[in-house]
Amino acid sequence: MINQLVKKIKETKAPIVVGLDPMISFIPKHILEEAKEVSEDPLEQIAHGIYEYNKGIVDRVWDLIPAVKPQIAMYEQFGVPGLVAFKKTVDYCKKKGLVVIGDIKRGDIGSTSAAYAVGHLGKIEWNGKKIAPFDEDFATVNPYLGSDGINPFIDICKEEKKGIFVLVKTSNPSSGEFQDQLIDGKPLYELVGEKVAEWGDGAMGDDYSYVGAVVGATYPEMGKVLRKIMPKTYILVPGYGAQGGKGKDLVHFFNEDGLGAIVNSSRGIIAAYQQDAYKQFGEKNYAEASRAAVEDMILDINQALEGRN
Ligand SMILES: O=C(O)c1cc(=O)[nH]c(=O)n1[C@@H]1O[C@H](COP(=O)(O)O)[C@@H](O)[C@H]1O
Repeated sequence: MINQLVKKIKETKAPIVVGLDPMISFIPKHILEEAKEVSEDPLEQIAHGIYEYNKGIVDRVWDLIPAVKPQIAMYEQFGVPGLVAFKKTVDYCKKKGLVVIGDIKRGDIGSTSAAYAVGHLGKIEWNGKKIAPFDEDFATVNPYLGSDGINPFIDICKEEKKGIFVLVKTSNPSSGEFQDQLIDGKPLYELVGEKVAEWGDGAMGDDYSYVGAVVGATYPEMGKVLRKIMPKTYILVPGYGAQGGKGKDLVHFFNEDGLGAIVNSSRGIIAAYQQDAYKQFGEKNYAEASRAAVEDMILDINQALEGRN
């Protein structure tokens, strides 16, 4: 799947991911009104609204982008109907030819990690049939439990040709509390980066590894260091837009050939119509506003990459 992701990034010339992190306050009123007709159950209504809202955006941006990243918490909070909307979103995006990064941030003791890996990236066997339960292409993984929490994911990635992005340096304000702690003079995020490179050596695609890393756009200097520590690792870079990251901050996350990183924006794209820059589209045309925001983001990042040469 890493090979497919790289191919799609080259085809679209868009090293970006649209984060599908729906919130009720983002869903236009006309969609929520329609959703009231489908069921008596409030959770079913919300889940229906989420899926229709996502579908509207995906229909207007799929041709511009290589990948999407649905964040499971935004669906899970609405219970089982929410998870159904997550799965329907995954399937719809795959049908549109998009690479799907399941932002699930899992990681546990080995046997439990294996169950997460099977559920999201692998297949179960039942009555002689193999069934892929959630079937994302990539998953985000938390490395706090060490190698035995990660290895079951890597095993499934090799079997299924899928991938993971391991949290290395996260974008949030408190990420330094643990991740920047020095151990024998080295920050923890560098040690995790070294480990990600080592895990990846055993699971290589053509040019990049099945084992990617997450490094926040909000820490560009650390991104520069980590790029060097993990040369064969694709870096997922969240924190663009709503968290303050801009194209010019991100050039060092990329390799010289313009590959090696993929930048996520969620709220900045899917709720573009609520922002001053795109308000003129209006609520009904929310998906057009998202398309304009995607075009602007691609331009911003590509101009920054061209500018560094
Ligand atoms: O793994 C992630 O995607 C992630 C890691 C990180 O360090 N920071 C981070 O913001 N994220 C996710 O990236 C998305 C960012 O959303 P926006 O700030 O709306 O663009 C959310 O889904 C976060 O859960």
